Amino acid sequence: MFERPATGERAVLVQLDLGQGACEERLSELKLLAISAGASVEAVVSGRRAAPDPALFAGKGKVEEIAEALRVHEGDLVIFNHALSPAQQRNLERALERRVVDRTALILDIFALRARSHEGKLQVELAQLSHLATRLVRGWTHLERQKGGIGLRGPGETQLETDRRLLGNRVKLLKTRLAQIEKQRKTRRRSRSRNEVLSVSLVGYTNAGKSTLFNALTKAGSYAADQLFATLDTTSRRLFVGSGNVVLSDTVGFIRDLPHALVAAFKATLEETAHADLLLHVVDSASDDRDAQIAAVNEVLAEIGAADVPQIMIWNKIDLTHAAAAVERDDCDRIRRVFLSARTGDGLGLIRDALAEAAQQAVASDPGQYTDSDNKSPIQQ
Ligand SMILES: Nc1nc2c(ncn2[C@@H]2O[C@H](COP(=O)(O)OP(=O)(O)OP(=O)(O)O)[C@@H](O)[C@H]2O)c(=O)[nH]1
Ligand SMILES: [Mg+2]
Repeated sequence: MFERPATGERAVLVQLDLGQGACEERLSELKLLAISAGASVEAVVSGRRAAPDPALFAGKGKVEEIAEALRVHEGDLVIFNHALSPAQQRNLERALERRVVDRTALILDIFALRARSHEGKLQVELAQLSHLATRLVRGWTHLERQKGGIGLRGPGETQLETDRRLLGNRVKLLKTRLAQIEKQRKTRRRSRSRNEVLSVSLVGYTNAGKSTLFNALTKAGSYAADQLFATLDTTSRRLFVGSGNVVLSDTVGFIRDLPHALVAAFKATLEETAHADLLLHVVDSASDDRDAQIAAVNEVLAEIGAADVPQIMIWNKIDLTHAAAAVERDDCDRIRRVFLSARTGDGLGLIRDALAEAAQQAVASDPGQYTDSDNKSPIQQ
């Protein structure tokens, strides 16, 4: 349904500075996204504009520059680091005579490549169809009008109506299946006893090192890689810390401007995060984009109703910044931040201690809470 760049497709990347700043970081993120989707990055076209052009997003001169880059580098497709309207995408494809992929489609594509579990695949398909639905409605109406000549008029359904109906049916089916899975999950959740178990979710920007930390702590083989969205499906493991007992979950990474269709489709997975007792917010402390990434993660957390779940910041990758492994506490002596390196293992003892302390405090503050098995996160596979 969605075209997926085959490995090695030659891509020309386009990013315009619309006054959001952090250009370099956005550009290196775009490159990593393109590579994660399997494209080979041949050229980058950047520029500056006060506002997007309604018809082509970029200005005429810039579009010519893109065309020239396509010619020189024998590019197959153009990837925009922006959300394009259906009309802009169509106009650009016409002008450039190449496929044009926008940021939303690119992220959806990577998710489609990575989805492994049955639920993950259904969620990605739902997100892609929702994205496509907007393109069907607005994208095809003018074609339909053009098409309506002799022999094309009649009582039958137009192609657009048929496509919309098929799409609607599929979306309905996907939603029903996902709802069934969610119901089974809730039943599993109820049937499991979780006495004195603290549920802890690793959250953070994509590529921050969540899976590496998860593996270091649990010795589980969660897929960690220098790719964006390496992890899509939540994995959980039980972890014994001190006298406490913790269920640690590795989750999908966040990114700025996460497509809404994806947030909606992954709602059930993301809501698991909102159910956690404690979030370990993993940060790539060596990234120049660190502060913007933290803000983007907090934004998504707010969107899924997890803004009030207690957080410990994990300042990861200290091997690159040469900071010392350490624990930082606030005025009430609560742990706010742990400096560590998931890769070298420096500071891992500190996070284990922090988890033990959190498990201890949780039990001490509400001894009855953890015998109620209804409201806690499940252990998923
Ligand atoms: N230098 C250094 N690299 C690290 C550290 N932790 C993780 N990495 C690297 O960072 C990259 C991303 O790591 P992952 O653990 O896959 O990151 P993630 O947050 O799970 O990423 P997604 O699942 O894509 O959201 C990998 O290349 C890791 O080897 C660290 O402490 N130091
Ligand atoms: Mg991961």
